[in-house]
Amino acid sequence: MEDENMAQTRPATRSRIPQVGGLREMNSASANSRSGIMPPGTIVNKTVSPTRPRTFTSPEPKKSASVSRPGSAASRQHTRGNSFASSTISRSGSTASRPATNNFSATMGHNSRATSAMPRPQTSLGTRRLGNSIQRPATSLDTHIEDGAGSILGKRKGEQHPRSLSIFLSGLPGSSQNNSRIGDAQWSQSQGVAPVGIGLSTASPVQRVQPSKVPILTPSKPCEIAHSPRTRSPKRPPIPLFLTKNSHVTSFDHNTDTEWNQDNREKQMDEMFNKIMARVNEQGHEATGLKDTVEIYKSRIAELERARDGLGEANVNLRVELESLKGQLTLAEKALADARRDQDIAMDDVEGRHRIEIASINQENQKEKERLVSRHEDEIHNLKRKFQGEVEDEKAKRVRELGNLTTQSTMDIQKSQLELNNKEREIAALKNDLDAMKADGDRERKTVHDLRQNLDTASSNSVTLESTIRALKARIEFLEGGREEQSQAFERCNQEMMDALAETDAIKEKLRKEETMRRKLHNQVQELKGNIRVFCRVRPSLRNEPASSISPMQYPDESEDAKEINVMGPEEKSSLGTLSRKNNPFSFDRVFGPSTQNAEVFDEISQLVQSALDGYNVCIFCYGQTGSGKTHTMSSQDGMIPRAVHQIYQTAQGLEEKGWRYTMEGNFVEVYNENLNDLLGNPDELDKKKHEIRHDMQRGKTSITDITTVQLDSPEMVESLLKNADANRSVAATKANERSSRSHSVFILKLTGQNHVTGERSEGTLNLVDLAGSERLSHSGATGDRLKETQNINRSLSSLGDVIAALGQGKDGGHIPYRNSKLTYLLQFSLGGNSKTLMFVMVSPLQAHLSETLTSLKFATKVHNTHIGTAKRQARVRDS
Ligand SMILES: Nc1ncnc2c1ncn2[C@@H]1O[C@H](COP(=O)(O)OP(=O)(O)OP(=O)(O)O)[C@@H](O)[C@H]1O
Repeated sequence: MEDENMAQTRPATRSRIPQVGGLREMNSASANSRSGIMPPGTIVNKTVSPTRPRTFTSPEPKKSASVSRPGSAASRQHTRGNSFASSTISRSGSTASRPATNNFSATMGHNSRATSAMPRPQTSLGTRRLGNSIQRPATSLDTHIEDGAGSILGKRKGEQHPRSLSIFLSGLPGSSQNNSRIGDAQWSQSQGVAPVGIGLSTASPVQRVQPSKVPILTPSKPCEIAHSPRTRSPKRPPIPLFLTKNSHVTSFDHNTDTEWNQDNREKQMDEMFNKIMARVNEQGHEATGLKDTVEIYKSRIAELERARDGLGEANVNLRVELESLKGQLTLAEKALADARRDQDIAMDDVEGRHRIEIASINQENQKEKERLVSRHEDEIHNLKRKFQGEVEDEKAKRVRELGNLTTQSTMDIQKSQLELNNKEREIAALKNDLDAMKADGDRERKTVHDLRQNLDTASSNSVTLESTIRALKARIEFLEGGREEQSQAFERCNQEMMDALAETDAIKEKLRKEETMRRKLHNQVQELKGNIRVFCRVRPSLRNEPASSISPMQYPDESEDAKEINVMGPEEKSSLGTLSRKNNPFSFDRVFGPSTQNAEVFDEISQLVQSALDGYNVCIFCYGQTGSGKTHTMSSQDGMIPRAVHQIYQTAQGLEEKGWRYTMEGNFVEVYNENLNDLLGNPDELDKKKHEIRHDMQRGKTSITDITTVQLDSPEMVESLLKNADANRSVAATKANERSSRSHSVFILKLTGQNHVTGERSEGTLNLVDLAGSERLSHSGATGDRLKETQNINRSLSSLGDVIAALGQGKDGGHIPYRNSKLTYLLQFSLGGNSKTLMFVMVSPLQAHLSETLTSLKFATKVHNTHIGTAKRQARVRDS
């Protein structure tokens, strides 16, 4: 900021400088001085002199010529250009080439130096200051003496001049060097050159110490003025030769050698003395001139000082003005800042007001909105309440009307029904009457016809007619009496019929009660028989099985309870030679011999099927080795499954008159390799589709995901269902028999009954399971799929045994390992306390199977010895 002000004020300052007449004149004088020729009369003329006093009045003597310049008044302006030294040097360099003004201007630059008038006085003054210091008059002679001709000549400076000794020896004015210098002054005076040129040409002590820098530090034109007369040295008197110790004098002659001639030497000394005196006089004159010059310079200095003071005052004024302007500027800036601040504050106020207004508007809007919303909500609420009331009223009205209508219609229906019944009865009675009347009429018509014939006959026989008429009259009287009797008989029959109906209803009610009692008693009987029962069935030998291959079996109580079997081992010869067989007696709930048919077997299990209808979970499974007759017993055409379904249908139909309606749903699944397959589904999905078993623990129900459920509406459907399952199994295995031997099939029949009279409901499940062959399969020889099948079969059968054993322990809340196999998990709710279980242990009569037969019978005995807790019926009594 200050620099800018300074830059702005500088031209003004400079503009004042040229107004000073002295400075303007000084420029021209400097310019002229560079030409080496001072105009005549310049010493007395003030136009020349102003350049020097400035140097003499410099308040800051400088160490060197180049540095001393900033001490001058004029140079202070240039110090701001930061190139003063360089400008000085460049000007020094330009001294010889003369176009100093242009070079200097170029060096300083246009801005730093507006006009070329200013630097010239500075340069001249600066240069002169070096050479014309205040001591200058006193040292001028010494300088000449010390420097001798060498320093003045420049080129010979520093040389070991042969004449230097004479200078030291002389040490007096009037030496040749002094003479030459005096000669220069005289020449200058004669040429009208100002003495200042002489003064300026004298080298300063510094120049003498560093002679090599003299041409650079003192390049001013005045020096050239001083030297220029030297170039015209022919006018200068010759320098006398002196005898020195270095003079080579080879011979000595008083007559010829003038140096040793005393007279000559005195003469010469006189001449020299005279010359010196002349020079002294001249110097005195010169000193007088110099004093005048000094006076002139002093006056000039005073003038310049005044000018400087004026400039200083102007500068001060300008500074004051500048300061005031700065103050004004500061004030203006401050005012501007205040104005901006005020404006900002005003803007903030306006914005704040706007914000407040917007906020208040928003609040008002919000309040208005809330008010409108609440009003609308109230209106809606009122409308809702109003409409709701109207709707409720309308609803109640309609309900009342509907109730009335319903009551009316019910009454009308009942009335109509009664009327209809009465009418029907009347019609029936009338029909009967009509039929009787018709019969009577027919008879009467026939009688009349006969009578007419008789009358015709009697008319011919008039005697007999009267008697006939009397007979007829008697007959008519008799018939009229029979009609009344008939009417009375009809009424009696009707009464009897009504009595019979009432009796029938009473009997039906009694039957229902008896049915409920029967169920209860039936269940008690089943419980007494045990919730898990074991039946043993021995299949007959087949045609292709020779008698020798049959293992003998005995049935000791076949004619009584039929619970025992004695499996006899192979013939063994004792040490005495007697043949004997080992007895393996087993006892079960029932033993069926080889001659037993499926119908007889079913008679025994039909009670369990009835239990399923009564709402119990029933599980009947066949256990035994391959070929022992499991499938024959369970799934053959007259096997347990079709028979059970037939019985259920028959029983369900019989129960209908007792108020029961049953629905039956069937699933048929296969557990193969611990995977569930849907035997009623798509056969291509066997072993591929995954089915999950889900248990409803609260209801004790089991379901399977993505399973095909068939509604069994007729007993005939079971046959096709079994065929489909068998066909699907055939697709899944190259040999269906092999597949059935290595998988468990489970037929699940869900029975749901509803008694619309008593409101009872029952949900029972009948599971008919055909297990895989129980023969002990060796793991050693099996590989691949066969090994996997073997492992899974063994695991599942073993799990079944474990579950039954765990159930037999009867611990409440004890762990039952249902999850150990898919089969036991699937049958979780059909094995245990809430179910009735029947196990068929199937026995092959073949001796070859004896070992497996004994194993199966031992396993069955374990199961038989297991007691499972009381079953619970899945029935509900009507709530209302
Ligand atoms: N009580 C029986 N009366 C007549 N034949 C029977 C009897 N029991 C089984 N059979 C016959 O014995 C053969 C084998 O019976 P079945 O296929 O039922 O045995 P399985 O134990 O089911 O064999 P797998 O475990 O291989 O299925 C069949 O031909 C079957 O007809």
